Amino acid sequence: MSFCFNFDVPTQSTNPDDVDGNELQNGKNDSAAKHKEDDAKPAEPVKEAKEHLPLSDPEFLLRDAVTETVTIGSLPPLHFLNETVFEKTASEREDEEKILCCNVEQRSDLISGVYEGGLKVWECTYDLLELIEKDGETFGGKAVLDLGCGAGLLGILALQRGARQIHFQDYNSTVIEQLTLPNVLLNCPENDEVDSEDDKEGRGQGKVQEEDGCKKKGKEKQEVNDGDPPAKKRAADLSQHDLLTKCRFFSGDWSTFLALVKKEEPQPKYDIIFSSETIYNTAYYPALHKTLNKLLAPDGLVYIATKSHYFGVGGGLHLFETFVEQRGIFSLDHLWDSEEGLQRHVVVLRFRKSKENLNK
Ligand SMILES: C[S@@+](CC[C@H](N)C(=O)[O-])C[C@H]1O[C@@H](n2cnc3c(N)ncnc32)[C@H](O)[C@@H]1O
Repeated sequence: MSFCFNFDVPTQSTNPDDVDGNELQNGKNDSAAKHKEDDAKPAEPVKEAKEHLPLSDPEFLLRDAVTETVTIGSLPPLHFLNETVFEKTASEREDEEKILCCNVEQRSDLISGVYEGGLKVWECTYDLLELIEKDGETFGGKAVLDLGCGAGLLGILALQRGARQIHFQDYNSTVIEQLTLPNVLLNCPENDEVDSEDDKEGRGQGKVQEEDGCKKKGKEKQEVNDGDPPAKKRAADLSQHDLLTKCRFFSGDWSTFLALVKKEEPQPKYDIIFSSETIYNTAYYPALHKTLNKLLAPDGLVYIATKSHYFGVGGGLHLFETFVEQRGIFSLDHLWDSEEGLQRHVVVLRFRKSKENLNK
């Protein structure tokens, strides 16, 4: 696969719509003002965005579920569907995009513009979870976006930790409906659940393995459903769950997702945007950057977990950093860099402060 990558430096815009609301509010950032993000048109037709409402048939979605649980340090255990569940039931599931049909070995990790990889949990998600655990990010009262969410573990953690609202976005509608939504359900305790039978039997007890004084993530796999009536009842109850009212689910390309939410009044602004393993394709950087720019709250933070380089696709942290720097809108700081193996990183983006603001 090869992708044309072009750091176009757009010409000065006189149209205020080309400049982010935060810049106008904070005083103009000279470098940022030179960039016309609205002119960054994607090369191919883009997938329309749509919102997905929970949930037509939660009972079915959790049928034959094989779940895994990941527990990292003091974080609450996070449950998610194992990919194999789709092998058993692909033909019965709604999948207009036809991305479920192959088994895990046959399925490509990415088919650009068709399937963007959301059906499995990518390893940088775990890096970011570990960083959140270490740094003690608090979510209380915050608006959170899990951008390119896939299984949605980062958004689910924010939900469990008291975020005010959590929006999940994935390119593929099948991912949202068949994976993200069921995963959110799996992590909603029953409204009246204190110490349920499920938890006593271990469904909610992720392991913390201590090795050489370091906390390591523990993973469990467990069949939770398979025609088990209590689990079906549980799924049906969960569709009404209080926590779900804090969540919204979107599919589609970043550019159309942005257009969709920009129509809302008030337009959402997020205190925290998570994005794990989403900067592998340089052709998507303009839409991604613009989405971050338009949707991040003025003092918000974007956490990006990524590999240094994505072989076969071409993107990676260095190219993204260069792109971000050239735009001049965000500062980018490294929070964590792996020391071994394929290099992985967690970085944070925040709006650059204008000179006027710094002098205040
Ligand atoms: C490799 S997957 C990572 C999934 C998940 N964040 C993880 O770490 O497990 C990349 C995700 O980025 C999103 N994505 C990639 N390109 C996109 C685009 N052009 N528009 C919208 N979403 C995109 C897809 O939703 C996809 O699930």
